Amino acid sequence: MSTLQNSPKTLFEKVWQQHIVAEPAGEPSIIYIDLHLVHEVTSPQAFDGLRMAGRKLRRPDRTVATVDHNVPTSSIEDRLHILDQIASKQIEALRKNCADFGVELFDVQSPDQGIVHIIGPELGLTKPGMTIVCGDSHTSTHGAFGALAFGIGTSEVEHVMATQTLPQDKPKTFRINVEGALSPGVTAKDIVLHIIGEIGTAGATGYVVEYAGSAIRTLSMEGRMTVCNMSIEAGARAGMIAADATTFAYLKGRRFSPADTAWDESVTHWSQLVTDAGAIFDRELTLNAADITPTVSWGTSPGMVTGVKSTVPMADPAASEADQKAFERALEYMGLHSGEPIEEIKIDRVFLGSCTNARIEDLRAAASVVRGYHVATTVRAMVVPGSQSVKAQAEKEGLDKIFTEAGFDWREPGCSMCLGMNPDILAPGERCASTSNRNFEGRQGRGGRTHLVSPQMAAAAAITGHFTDIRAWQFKDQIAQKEAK
Ligand SMILES: CC(C)[C@H](C(=O)O)[C@@H](O)C(=O)O
Ligand code: SF4
Repeated sequence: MSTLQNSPKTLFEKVWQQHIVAEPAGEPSIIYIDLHLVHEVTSPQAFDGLRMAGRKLRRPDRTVATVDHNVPTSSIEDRLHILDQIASKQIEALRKNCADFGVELFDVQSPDQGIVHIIGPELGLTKPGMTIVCGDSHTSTHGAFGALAFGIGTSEVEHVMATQTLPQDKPKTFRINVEGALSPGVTAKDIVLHIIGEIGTAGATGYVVEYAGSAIRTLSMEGRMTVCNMSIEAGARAGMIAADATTFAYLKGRRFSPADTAWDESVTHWSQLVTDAGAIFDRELTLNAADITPTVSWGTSPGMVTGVKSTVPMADPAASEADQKAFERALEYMGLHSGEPIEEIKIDRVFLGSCTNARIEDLRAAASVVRGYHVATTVRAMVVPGSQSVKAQAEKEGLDKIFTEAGFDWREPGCSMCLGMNPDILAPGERCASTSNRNFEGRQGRGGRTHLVSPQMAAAAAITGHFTDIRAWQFKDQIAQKEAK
């Protein structure tokens, strides 16, 4: 027993062990849940279930709700009078449920409203070492803080509401090391798109992924959240990054962060939540940061990606018949053909938003590309800040002006065009450079064509009207000067 206790452990194992309530033989472990995040789409039946069973919500103080998926982003007026019947019903239900069960709700008029995975971290609700769940697959975002965070289904939402626990089979562990320095213009989004391109959309199924290595350590919290956010697109149960000085600096002083002596105690505890030297993972992979270039998805799954300087790929004759069919189908749906240079693909729309890339740093990066330019006449572009707080900060910095002067639409926070659940959708056949995380058929509206890119790449595409290598864009003034001589 003592050798087992002293043996080196992974970050995941430490957090898992600290949350085991019970380990019934032959059954999933019962895990304690520290924080339950709630949004309007996956909570109504769960609250109804509690009501029908005559049960209370066990820990309203560990439950927080917001509205994000369904809310229009056009104007405050539109958000207060939602025309869509389903959206309006779900939001009304959430209001009533939160009032009845004593849950704090960040509603459309709250200065803290926003996409659930953006507001958790920015309020300091998300903390290292926690277990965090939400009826939403991109809950993996919170793993950027060294938390064990994963999406759950509606029946599990009800279970957590009633008991503050969850039965869970212990996942396997997978460490992905990204080593070396990223080239200028290459971002966290490119890292994660590249990883999914390498391992495939089922490459991490059954695993909790820990991202490590020098390229990950140098990422900001925003960048780490982008990486962890898309873990689910590789099939992972969760993504995690050990907390460090960057994490502590981000959390210090946030509304729900510990203060005073509790802060110091927390940092001492959090600092221990790292993978011990010699700990063994079920799987390990090391990638070289220098191999990653600005990445663009060309198909209908987040694994169908390539570098911006590349071309739409050829069918792989060695692939299975099913894979070849899926490949052909993706090309047909996307209206592309093999060999087409990525930089020649023209776009109609640009969406800068979502829980992947709508944090302040994303908006700053995009604004720095856009400043002084105008959106191409053939393109409609929009910026949807991830939260009210991101929006307010961006406005304080004048980023909204940079975007609107360039011809972008500046919107109210929400999931928006990340998914077709609100009025922000593509028309059939429209092609969009999007900073979101999913490019499935119809994801942004029926017949819509989604290309996943970083905020910088989306911004450059908005200006030129086609995918453009951001690495060249960064030096555009120098190139122009040389040409003028
Ligand atoms: C609506 C919700 C259940 C869904 C999810 O779980 O991820 C959504 O957020 C998405 O991104 O597709
Ligand atoms: S922004 Fe998109 S991915 Fe994120 S929670 Fe909303 S719909 Fe899901």
